[in-house]
Amino acid sequence: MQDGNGLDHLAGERAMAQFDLQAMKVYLAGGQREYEISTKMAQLVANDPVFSKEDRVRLARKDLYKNSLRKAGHAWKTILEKGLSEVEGLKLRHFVDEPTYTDLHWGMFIPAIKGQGTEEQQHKWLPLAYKMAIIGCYAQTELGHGSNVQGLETTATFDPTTDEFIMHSPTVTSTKWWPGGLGKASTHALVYARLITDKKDHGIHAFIAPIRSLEDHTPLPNVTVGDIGVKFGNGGYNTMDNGFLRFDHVRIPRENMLMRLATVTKDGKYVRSNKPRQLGYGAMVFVRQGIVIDASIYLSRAVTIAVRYSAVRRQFGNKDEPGELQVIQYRTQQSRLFPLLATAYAYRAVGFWMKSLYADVMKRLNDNDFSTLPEVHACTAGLKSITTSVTADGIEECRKLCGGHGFLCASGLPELYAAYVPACTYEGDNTILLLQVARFLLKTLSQVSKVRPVGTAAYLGNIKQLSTQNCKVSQGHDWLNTSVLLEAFEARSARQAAAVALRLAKGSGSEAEFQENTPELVESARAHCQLILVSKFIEQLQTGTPEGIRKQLEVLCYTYAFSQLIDNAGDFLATGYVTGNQIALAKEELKHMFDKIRPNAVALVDAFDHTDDYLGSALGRYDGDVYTHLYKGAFKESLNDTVVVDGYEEYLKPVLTQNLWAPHSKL
Ligand SMILES: CCCCCCCCCC/C=C\CCCC(=O)SCCNC(=O)CCNC(=O)[C@H](O)C(C)(C)COP(=O)(O)OP(=O)(O)OC[C@H]1O[C@@H](n2cnc3c(N)ncnc32)[C@H](O)[C@@H]1OP(=O)(O)O
Ligand SMILES: Cc1cc2nc3c(=O)[nH]c(=O)nc-3n(C[C@H](O)[C@H](O)[C@H](O)COP(=O)(O)OP(=O)(O)OC[C@H]3O[C@@H](n4cnc5c(N)ncnc54)[C@H](O)[C@@H]3O)c2cc1C
Repeated sequence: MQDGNGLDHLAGERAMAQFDLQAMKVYLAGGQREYEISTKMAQLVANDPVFSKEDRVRLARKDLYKNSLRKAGHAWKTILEKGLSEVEGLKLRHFVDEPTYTDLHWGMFIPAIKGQGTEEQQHKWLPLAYKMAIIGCYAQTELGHGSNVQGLETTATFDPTTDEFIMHSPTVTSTKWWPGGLGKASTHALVYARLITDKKDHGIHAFIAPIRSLEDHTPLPNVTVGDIGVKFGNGGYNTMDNGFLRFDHVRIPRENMLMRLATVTKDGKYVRSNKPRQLGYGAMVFVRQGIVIDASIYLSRAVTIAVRYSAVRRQFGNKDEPGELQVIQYRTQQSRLFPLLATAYAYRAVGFWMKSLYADVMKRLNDNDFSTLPEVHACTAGLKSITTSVTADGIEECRKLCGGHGFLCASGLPELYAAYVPACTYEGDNTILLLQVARFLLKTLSQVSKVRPVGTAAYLGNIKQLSTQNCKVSQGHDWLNTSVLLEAFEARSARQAAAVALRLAKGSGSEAEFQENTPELVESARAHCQLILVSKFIEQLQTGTPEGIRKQLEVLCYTYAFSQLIDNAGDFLATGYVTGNQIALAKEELKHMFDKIRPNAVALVDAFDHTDDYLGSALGRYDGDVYTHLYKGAFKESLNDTVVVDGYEEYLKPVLTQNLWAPHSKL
């Protein structure tokens, strides 16, 4: 989408492209229909002044939040007035590009009711939620516990005499703390609390608790609720009202406990269904799978800015070429930037696969087939962890790749980072999630002689072969073979998992020993996830990629795989599967890939199809007219509202005019 002012400083770059740009745009959007919806919704948002992002980083919190409420309300009105479909509505909110209460309402409150509510409960609550007659949030985390869900302290005690639950926050640490949308917007909270019947604690269950009046939005009696305070960065995640919540013996009807997985009868009997209790974590799995595509989108925004700017920016020169060199010509710039470009493509491909994995497990769950749940949990947890960590670091790297100007909010990168970095923590701390993957790997290995592993763990079935055979690469081009690459990632992951499993098996089985080995367990989980990412990127390429883009995708796929191999060379070498020389050969191949990316780099980021409005970056503008817009932008700075700064009379003038003798001055 070209929406610049007609001048195209990057036209020369675009003329070099060697692939079908339009086909790539459609591929990245996930298909022709998705592409058309995306284009339409992006333009709708860009052309509506209510959605303007201008000045967001300069607004005080109260104004920022009010403006965010205004945008969310306007988005909902637009969806209704234009009769947009659910997919179109989702896209529209995506392009509004501001974390807000509706993310949690649609992304967690509704999915949790769908996953954990009985049909009757769904009929009661979903119509209200769909028309936004109620606004819901997901209130799980407390001041004292986030990762350890079993450690939550809020109680829901059943009172058979009134057929009600009494919701209570017994300690300071039991205060719900962090839920998005809770602070100021929500009328209802999906509260995770310990279910107690007849003095017996049945563990954590989900309850729908009304928290604010539907008449005047005031907190209901005995409910204490508010916003937890300003968060990291300007703008960023501060548009969200992450909240606190305390109950003082608040009564809710028995039917407000979500009862698909367990019921409490009128006379107070607790009855568990035969479904696994982990289905209670379903809303988290849903969001974790979606986070992979989201990571690709965030990373692609940072990479678009850094690639376009690197093609515009010139520094130094050399005696072989006239003028100064574009910084994108420097190998060091390429070696930091192009792997991130390839990563954004990899995450897109893997994100598409995650969607199909999720759809498959949902279908199975409906048929009461829970067999793939552990693998899906490991996959969603692990890929959420890796992709968010890499993306957060990648955005920061792109900021550095833009030199000094990257540090200006006008680059769009500081705000992008501030909005994204909490993804490493929310929906599961990234280390905690990798430890879940490690537990899955240990369990799979312990059963490998009896149960053949399937899906993403299938390679562990070949553990013997993978542990004995070594890499056969003897020349650089031997690496240009996806089977060779896959085997390297499989062998490294299998060997790392087997090594730590063996060490644990030789020990006493104590918790202390397990703790001692957690760094290695996390490394082995990371290796497993990197294998999934590489293998699924390859698999996606091999299934019906259009001719006009296949070659470029192959180059990106090799770039991604080689950079992963080289960045983790220590692990590959330590397992003994590859030699130092083989790593050196991969490094040379990676440089060849950079040469292939270079003429296509700008077109490859154009293919993400981010509008200037969505990017919000003077450095990443489509037309490359960076300097004019940086300069113009400075005049919007509030300090420049007056030529002589406010404060001059009180604070600057006295300094300049007192003419006091400075005793320490040597002048
Ligand atoms: C299109 C989609 C949109 C997406 C777009 C993104 C936009 C998102 C916008 C929203 C933005 C922010 C939202 C943020 C919301 C939140 O943060 S909500 C709170 C999230 N909190 C967490 O993630 C807490 C992390 N902790 C846990 O998940 C668990 O407590 C933990 C797994 C660490 C441990 O659980 P325990 O119950 O204590 O379990 P264990 O005893 O360790 O394990 C028991 C077995 O259960 C298996 N397990 C665990 N989790 C799951 C699961 N989710 N599914 C299936 N199975 C699970 C575990 O592996 C054990 O199995 P085993 O017995 O070993 O076989
Ligand atoms: C922006 C944002 C939005 C959020 N939105 C919501 C929401 O809508 N609803 C909601 O319920 N929650 C929400 N949360 C809370 C979030 O889900 C939790 O903060 C997250 O799950 C991490 O838990 P914690 O804060 O308890 O971290 P902790 O577990 O206290 O982590 C602190 C450190 O300890 C380490 N650690 C902890 N346990 C172990 C262990 N066993 N082994 C090794 N290391 C360990 C962690 O790796 C981490 O380094 C949000 C959080 C943020 C930042």
